[in-house]
This record gives sequence, structure tokens and C-alpha cells, in this order.
Amino acid sequence: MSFSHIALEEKQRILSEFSAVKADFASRHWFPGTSGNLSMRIGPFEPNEFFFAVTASGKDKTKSTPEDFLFVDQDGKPCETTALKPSAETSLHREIYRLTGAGAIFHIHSVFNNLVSELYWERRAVPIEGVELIKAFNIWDEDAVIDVPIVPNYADVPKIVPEIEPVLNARVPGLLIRKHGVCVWGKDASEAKKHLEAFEFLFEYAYRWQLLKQSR
Ligand SMILES: CSC[C@@H](O)[C@@H](O)C(=O)COP(=O)(O)O
Ligand SMILES: [Zn+2]
Repeated sequence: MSFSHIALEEKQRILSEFSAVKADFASRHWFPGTSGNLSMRIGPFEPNEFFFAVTASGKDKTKSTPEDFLFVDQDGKPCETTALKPSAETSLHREIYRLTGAGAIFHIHSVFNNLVSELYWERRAVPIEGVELIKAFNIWDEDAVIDVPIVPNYADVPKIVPEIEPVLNARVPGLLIRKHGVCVWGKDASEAKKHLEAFEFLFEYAYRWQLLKQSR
């Protein structure tokens, strides 16, 4: 299916939902210093053919303008003529869509996601043990334990891409990039948002719990 076959109403629906999510995240101060990028998939999915709306690169994501998003294909190429540049981290979104078939992917930088990515770098994963909010990931086991993977950060973003597949955990809809930020996903924007809220809570918990243990 080509991008032009996707109904205009569907494109408008995605963009308006996307705008609302971006404004919500901005109100939580989740885009410091123009950081962060968001994407939402549109239309049918095949691992080698799909389309998504992504935030334009380098913009202040706390502002709402007619030039906030563009549609790209599975190769990150714009679907329509535009002067906008897709996010510098579009290759990470492409890879996560290809591997998971998710409907939305959100990437933000926060102090706690940066701290835990360094605190647990040696084991390449942040352990979260028995915290109730793990249920936000649809994991209902008593005293569930999860590991949130951490991949290295490189200035050359495409170099991060091959690091993703080997660490992906089907139960855990997110991964950390060392001293950079988190990428989370879900079947749609509202699920991805729920996951992001849960991850940020759990990262703060993991950091504070480690500190508390050391001071006892
Ligand atoms: C301004 S620091 C953050 C960037 O280097 C990058 O990591 C980021 O999250 C935003 O990049 P962008 O190209 O605007 O999507
Ligand atoms: Zn980033």
C-alpha cells in the first residue's frame, strides 16, 4: 500500500492525537533543551513496509506549530515534499517499529532515566523488582522482576541501531540509551504514554532505592 492510499481523515486524526500527546509531555517538562522525539505509525504494517509521523528535528517541542511533524516511510524518507528534517533519531524509531510492530514510540531525556542508565551500565540493564507499577506493562506475576535493557550511546545515531535487536525483551516495552534517554513503545499512543509514565516512575524508584540501601 502506498502512503497516498491512506485516507486524509486518518492522517488528520493521527496528527491531532500526536499534537495532544506532545503538548501533554511538554507540560510535564519532558523536552528539556529541544531534546526528545515522538512518532506514531499510520496504516497497515509489514516489517519491510510501513509509515509513521515523526517530530521534526531540532525543534522546541514545547511549542505547537504547523511544522512539528512529517510523515516518513520505513526507510525514514519523507512521504511528501517537505522542507522539514525528520528527527535525528528516526533510525531508532524505524528499527523499533520493524522489530515490534508497535503503534507509537516516544523518546525523552530525564534526569532519572539518565542516572539509572549509568548506575546499571555494567550489567547493561536496570533491574526492577516487585514494584506494583510493573503491572502497567501487562505483567501480572506476583513479585515480578524485569530488566530494562541499556544500549550504548553514540554520536553517530545509526551506530546505535544494531545494538537494539540483541537486547530487546518482548515483555518490556522500552530501552535506555546510556546517559541519553529512554525509548518506549506501545500498541497505540495511549498505551505508549502509560508505559512512559510507568518507566519514569520505576527509574526514579530504582535510583532512590539504590541510594537508600547504601545509606542504611
Ligand atoms: C538537543 S540534545 C538531544 C538530541 O541530541 C537528541 O538526542 C534528541 O532527543 C532530539 O533530537 P531531534 O533531532 O530533535 O529529534
Ligand atoms: Zn535523544
